[in-house]
Amino acid sequence: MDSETLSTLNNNIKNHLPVQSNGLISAPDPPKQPFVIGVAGGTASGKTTVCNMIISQLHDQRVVLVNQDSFYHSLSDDTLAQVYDYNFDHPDAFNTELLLSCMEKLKNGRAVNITNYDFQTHKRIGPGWKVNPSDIIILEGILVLHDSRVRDLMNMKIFVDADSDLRLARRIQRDTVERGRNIQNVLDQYARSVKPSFEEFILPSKKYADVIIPRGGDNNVAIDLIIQHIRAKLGQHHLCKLYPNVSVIHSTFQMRGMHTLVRDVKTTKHDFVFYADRLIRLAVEHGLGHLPFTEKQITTPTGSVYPGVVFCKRLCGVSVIRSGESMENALRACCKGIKIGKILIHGEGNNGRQLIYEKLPADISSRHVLLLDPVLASGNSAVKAINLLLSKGVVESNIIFLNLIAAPQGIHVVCKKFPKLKIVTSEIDVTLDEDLRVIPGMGEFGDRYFGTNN
Ligand SMILES: Nc1nc2c(ncn2[C@@H]2O[C@H](COP(=O)(O)OP(=O)(O)OP(=O)(O)O)[C@@H](O)[C@H]2O)c(=O)[nH]1
Ligand SMILES: O=P(O)(O)OC[C@H]1O[C@H](OP(=O)(O)OP(=O)(O)O)[C@H](O)[C@@H]1O
Ligand SMILES: O=c1cc[nH]c(=O)[nH]1
Repeated sequence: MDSETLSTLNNNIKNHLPVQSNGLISAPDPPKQPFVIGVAGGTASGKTTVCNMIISQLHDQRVVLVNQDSFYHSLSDDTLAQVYDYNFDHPDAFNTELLLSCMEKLKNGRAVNITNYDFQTHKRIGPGWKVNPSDIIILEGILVLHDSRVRDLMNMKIFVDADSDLRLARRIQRDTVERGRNIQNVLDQYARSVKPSFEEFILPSKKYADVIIPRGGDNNVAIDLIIQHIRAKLGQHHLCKLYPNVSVIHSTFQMRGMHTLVRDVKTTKHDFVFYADRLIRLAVEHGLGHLPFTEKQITTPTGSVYPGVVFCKRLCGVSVIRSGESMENALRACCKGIKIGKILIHGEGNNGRQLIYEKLPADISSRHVLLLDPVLASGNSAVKAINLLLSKGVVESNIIFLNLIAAPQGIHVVCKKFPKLKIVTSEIDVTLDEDLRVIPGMGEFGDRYFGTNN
C-alpha cells in the first residue's frame, strides 16, 4: 500500500469516528439493528391474525409489517393467459432477491418503497408505500422460512400451524369473498398447486422455526409467551437506544452458554468461577475497546505498512469490594502493571448503602477509570462509587463501568445521573425483585464466586 492510499484510508476511517477535543479518536459503537420476526405457515393458517395480535400487544414499540405477498412476480401476458396452470405457492413465484434487498435496507435503518400486489390482476401495482425503519420488523408469508438467506435476517422464526381442513375451509371463504374467485377454481388450485407446494416447500420449513404455534390466532397463550420473549429482547435494544452510552457485548451462543452455566443454581463453585472469569475477560476486553486510541503506522516483517493504533495511556481500575475484586485479575492480565484502587460500599436496602472505605491512586483525576463490579442491580452502589470518583476529580466521560449483568432499573438510575459515563455489560436482565435481586440474575455473585454461600 503506498503512503497516499494509506493516508486516504486513515482519513476515511477517521471521518467516520468521533474525534475528541484532545485529538484522540473514540472507538465507534456498533450500529443498533431492528428485531426481525419471520412468521410462516400454510395458506390461511392464521399468520395475519398472529401478526396483528403481536402488533397490537407491542403497541408501545415501532413495528412494521412486511408481507411476502408484496414480492410476488407480476405475471406476464403470456403467463396470464394460462394463469390456472401457474403455481403461486412455489418459491420461484416470489422475487426473493428484491425481498432480501428491502429487508437488508430496513435492517440497516433505511426506508424502502414496497409495491402492493393485486390478487385479482396478478400484478404488482405502484406506486406502493414507504416503509420506514423500525424497532421491530415482522416479515409474514407462506415461504419466509424457505430461503436460508431470508432466515438469516431473522432474530425470531415463527411457524403458524393449523389443521389442513380448517385452512382449506378458510381459503375457500377468503378467495370467493375477498379475491373474486369461484369455488371450483379455488378447489382446483388447491389440489393442483397449493397442497403439493405446502408439502414440498412450506411444511419442511417448519423445522427452522424457533416457535411453532398450534391453532394459529386462537392460541393466546403462545402469543403471550412470544410477546414476553420479544419484550425481554427489546429491553436491551430499547435501553441501548435510550442511552447511547450503554454498550451490550455482542451476544453469541458461546456467550449465552457461559451465561447459562454462571446463572444455573446447580453450577458448582469451581465452574462458576471458571465461567465467570471467562465472561469477565470478555467484558474487560470489550471495555478497553471503548477507550480512545491514537494512530500509528508500523512496518510488518513483509516490509508492508500496517495502519495501526496505539492503546490509550493513563488508565486505572477501581474495584467495588467484594464482587468487583473478581474482575481485577482479568484487567491486570490485559493491562500489565495497571494501578487498581478499591472502594467498599456496604448496607442494605434502597438508601442504606454507605461508603465504608476507599483507596484510590493519588493521580486518579488525570486517568481513565475502569470501574469494576459484575452486578448492577438498583444502582445504589454504583452511584456511590461514581460520586466518589467525581469528587476526586475524575472526568465523568473518562469512566467506563464494566459489569456482567445489569438490571434495567440500575441502568436508568446510573445513566440519568451520569449521562457521559459509559456502561459496558454482557447481558441486560429483565427486572429486580422486591429484595433488589436481579431477575433472572445469577444470585449473590460475591457469595458464589468467593464460596461464602450455603
Ligand atoms: N389464484 C391466485 N392465488 C394467489 C395469487 N397470488 C397468491 N396466491 C395465493 O395466495 C396464498 C398466499 O397467501 P396466504 O398465506 O394464504 O394468505 P394470508 O392471508 O397471509 O394467510 P393467513 O394470514 O395465514 O390466513 C398462496 O397460497 C397462493 O396460492 C394469485 O395471483 N392468484
Ligand atoms: O446496584 P445495587 O442494588 O447497589 O447492587 C449491586 C451491588 O450488590 C453486589 O454487592 P453486594 O452488596 O452483594 O456485596 P459483595 O460484592 O460483597 O457480595 C454487587 O457486587 C454490587 O456491588
Ligand atoms: O442479584 C443481585 C443483586 C445484587 N448483587 C448480586 O450479587 N446479585
